[in-house]
Amino acid sequence: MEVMTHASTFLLPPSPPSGSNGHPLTYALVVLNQRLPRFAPLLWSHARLRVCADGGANRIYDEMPRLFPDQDPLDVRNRYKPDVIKGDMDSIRDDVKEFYSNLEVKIVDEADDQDTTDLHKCVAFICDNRPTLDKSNQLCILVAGALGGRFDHEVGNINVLYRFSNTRIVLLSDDCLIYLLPRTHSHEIFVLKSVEGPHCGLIPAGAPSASTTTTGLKWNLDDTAMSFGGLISTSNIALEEKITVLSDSDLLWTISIRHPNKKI
Ligand SMILES: Nc1ncnc2c1ncn2[C@@H]1O[C@H](COP(=O)(O)OP(=O)(O)OP(=O)(O)O)[C@@H](O)[C@H]1O
Ligand SMILES: Cc1ncc(C[n+]2csc(CCO)c2C)c(N)n1
Repeated sequence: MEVMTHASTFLLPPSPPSGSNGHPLTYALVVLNQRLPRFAPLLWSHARLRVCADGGANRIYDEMPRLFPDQDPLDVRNRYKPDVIKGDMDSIRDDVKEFYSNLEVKIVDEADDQDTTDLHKCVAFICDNRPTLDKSNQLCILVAGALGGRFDHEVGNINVLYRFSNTRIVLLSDDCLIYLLPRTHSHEIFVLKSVEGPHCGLIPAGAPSASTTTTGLKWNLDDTAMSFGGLISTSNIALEEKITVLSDSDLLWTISIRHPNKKI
C-alpha cells in the first residue's frame, strides 16, 4: 500500500524552494464567512489561488485591515485581493461586491444551485482549474474559518472532505485543523511541534473502522475497532514527531494549533 505523507508546512513562513522537498504542494486558499484565523495572512502568502466563498469576501474586506492596524485599510484591501468570489451570493454585501468588481475580481454567482454549499462550489471550482495551477505539484486546498460557529455548517464543511476524498483539503480554525486520511493509503503525519499539537484525535466519521493501528501517540490503537457509540480517539497526545496511521476506514485526523501565548 502506498504511503501518503502529511505536514502542516503552511503554518510556517514560506521558504524558498530547496530542491530537497520530495513532493511539494501547490496551495489554494478558500476563505469562508467566519472570523478570519489570526494566521490568515500566512495562509494567503502560501496560496497560488485565493477564493472567497460568498460572505468570505466580507471577512477579507472587513478583517484583513484589522490585522494590520498601522496600515491604510485601502492599501491592505488592494494587497489582499481574492482571485475569485464564488457562491450563491446571499451573504456578500453590495459595497464589498462593488469594491471587488471594480478591482476586476472574478465573481461567480451560482444562486441556481441550492443543493451544494458555498464551500463545495469553491472546491469544485479549484479542482476544475487544477490544470492552470502548477502541474508537477500536488494540489492542497486550505480552508480558513471552517470550524466553530454553526454546527450544520461545520458538518457540511467536514462532508466536503468526503465528497472530494481524492483531493487534499485542510479545514482550519484558530484552534485546530482537520483533514481526511483515506483508507486507500497508509499515512505518515509529521508533527511540526513549534506550531501544532500535542492534542489530537482520530475520528471514524463516515463509517466505523474494524481495524486501526497507530504509532507515535500516547494512546495508540493496535488493530482496534472504532465507531460512534463505541471508541473514538479524542484528547489523544502526539508524542513522536512522526505519527503513523493504518486503517480499513477513512478517518478524520485533527490536531490542535498552538497559540503563541498559551502554555499548551
Ligand atoms: N457559522 C459558520 N460555521 C462554519 N462555517 C461557516 C459558518 N458560516 C459560514 N460558513 C462557511 O462559509 C461558507 C459561506 O457562508 P455564507 O454565510 O456566505 O453563506 P451561507 O448561505 O450561510 O452558506 P451556504 O450557501 O453554503 O449554505 C459556507 O458554505 C460555509 O462553508
Ligand atoms: C436535503 C436538503 N437539505 C437542505 C438543502 C438546502 N441547502 C443545501 S446546501 C444549500 C446552500 C446553497 O448555497 C442549501 C440552501 C437541500 N437542498 N437539501
